[in-house]
Amino acid sequence: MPAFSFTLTKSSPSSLSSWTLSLPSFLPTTTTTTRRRHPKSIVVVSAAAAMNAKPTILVAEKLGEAGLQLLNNFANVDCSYNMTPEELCTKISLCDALIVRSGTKVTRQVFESSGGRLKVVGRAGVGIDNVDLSAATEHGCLVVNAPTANTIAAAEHGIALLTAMARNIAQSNASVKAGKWQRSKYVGVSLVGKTLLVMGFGKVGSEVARRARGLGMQVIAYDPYAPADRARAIGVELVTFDEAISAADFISLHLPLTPTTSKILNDECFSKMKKGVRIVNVARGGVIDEEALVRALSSGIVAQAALDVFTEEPPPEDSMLVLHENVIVTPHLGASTMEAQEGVAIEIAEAVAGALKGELAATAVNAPMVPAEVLSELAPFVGLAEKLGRLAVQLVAGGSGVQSVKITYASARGPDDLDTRLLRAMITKGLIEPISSVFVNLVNADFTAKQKGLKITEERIVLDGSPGKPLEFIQLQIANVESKFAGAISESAEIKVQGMVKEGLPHLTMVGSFGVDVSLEGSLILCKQVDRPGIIGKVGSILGEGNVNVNFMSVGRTAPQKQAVMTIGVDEEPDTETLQKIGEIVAIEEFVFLKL
Ligand SMILES: NC(=O)c1ccc[n+]([C@@H]2O[C@H](COP(=O)([O-])OP(=O)(O)OC[C@H]3O[C@@H](n4cnc5c(N)ncnc54)[C@H](O)[C@@H]3O)[C@@H](O)[C@H]2O)c1
Ligand SMILES: O=C(O)[C@H](O)COP(=O)(O)O
Repeated sequence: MPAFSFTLTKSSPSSLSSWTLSLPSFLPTTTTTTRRRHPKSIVVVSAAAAMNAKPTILVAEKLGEAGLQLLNNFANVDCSYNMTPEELCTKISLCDALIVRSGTKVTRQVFESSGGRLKVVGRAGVGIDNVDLSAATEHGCLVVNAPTANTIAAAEHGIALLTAMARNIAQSNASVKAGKWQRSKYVGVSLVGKTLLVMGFGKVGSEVARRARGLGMQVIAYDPYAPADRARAIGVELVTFDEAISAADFISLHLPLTPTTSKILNDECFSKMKKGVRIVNVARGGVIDEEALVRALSSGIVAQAALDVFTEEPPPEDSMLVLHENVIVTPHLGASTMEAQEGVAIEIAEAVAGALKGELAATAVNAPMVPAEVLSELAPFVGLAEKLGRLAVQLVAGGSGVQSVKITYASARGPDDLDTRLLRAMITKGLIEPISSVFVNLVNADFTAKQKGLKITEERIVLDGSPGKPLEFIQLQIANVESKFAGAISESAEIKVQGMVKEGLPHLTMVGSFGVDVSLEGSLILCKQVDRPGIIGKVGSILGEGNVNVNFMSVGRTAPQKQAVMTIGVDEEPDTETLQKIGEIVAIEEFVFLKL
């Protein structure tokens, strides 16, 4: 039986949401496959492991001693720091694994140069934006990271920048060393009693919040996906975006860089802030529009900024932002403590060694491998599963926090006859990826869900009839949340969406208690309305005037002349004015725009 795998590749480099399923035949001649009965997966192991030879691991950036020791026990370790891209491409053909931090770009060329030998890339840290994941997947190379070991270091660095900025430590230190004694120039501001906004209340954000509470600050957080009880437990109030940015004296950024968070602090946002706000960024440079920040600093809206990360690293020598006198900077040092680097080194060494031995890696970030027969049967349902997850999470109201998701699979097959791991993984991917920097796949889905406090339960409905096709429909229910679209709430008070595959394409067939029928492509507008003639036409004309191409519409109602949910598939994102006009139609009670 030949080995097959599936790859999830981004169809557009700028969008995390556009993954496509493909069936590559990339297994190189040096690869062997092993089949395990439980779990039913095919795992690619390195040629070296297959021949019982020691693998070679190239460590391209400084790694903690404990991690190196672990690797040395198992492999030939080549520590070559500061290689040029050309040197890396030359060496890589002799290596089974590569370990990097954020300073090495693992490009498509690296994978191409490896000649199929490179089987694992280990990122000793969280962010994997320096690794070309699509190329890794296409070349059958697993990418693993170390997502937890540097959380505290990053939080401590955030607090260090916050306090140093408030008391002008960097500027006054430079001034004294230059022989000056400028006591009145460097009067600072106090932190106690001030409002700190934590944007992104995840691992790092919540540790920053905890520490800021200890400094006597009022802490508010903006993170539509964070559970309110976790915030409450450390005395943090979750607020809306507009409330957040208008109330803050200080802002600390802890968001992943995603299409939604890219340049989230921009001119419009700065204009709504309190004059004299102070900003700390230890997340990713790209979450701030850096040119807009320079303007906000010059106009005095932003009094000071403390930055560890930049859109381009290192930033240009003449960067107006770096040179601004009210800006203090560090060279991406968030994770750089002795302790964090030891922790990260151990975490990544264990992950890389495990992966080279063919074990399923809990922190894998790219494509898993599944048997051909499972894949070919489930392939059409994979897209449905991800899109239902993506749709459901966007229906959750800010501040609710998703904790409990129930998946129901309706099938004529017996429970043992349907492997749902891939579907569950894709639903988890859909639920988590729009709100996080984590890449979810078959390998890391359960681990990621657990880490995020997301409890996913699965239920089977066994239908009468022919077990020819694996599934009739998939239903998702998110419990204990409010929805930004009340029509999505079912009789049992949960957000409910249901879909099925029709003619090979994923379709949405139910929202809340309303039956609908739309193909899950492009983006969707859901409108809840009093069912009366003429509304479809009105909405259609407004979208037409707004240059938005409608590719389908469907109306599901409870009874004629009662309430209905209209589903409109659109090719473009309508502008605010167009959406406002839809909201102004009297019969429309509520509506929501969702990106698939
Ligand atoms: N400077 C450094 O050296 C350093 C070190 C560690 C982490 N980081 C960076 O810090 C960031 C956070 O890391 P983490 O480990 O806490 O990640 P995390 O996934 O635990 O937390 C991210 C949080 O952001 C929230 N979020 C996602 N999209 C959002 C949106 N549009 N609006 C508001 N909130 C949103 C998520 O719900 C999540 O709670 C990442 O960008 C990471 O790469 C930098
Ligand atoms: O994503 C991360 O883990 C941090 O940004 C740290 O990056 P580094 O490993 O290059 O310090």
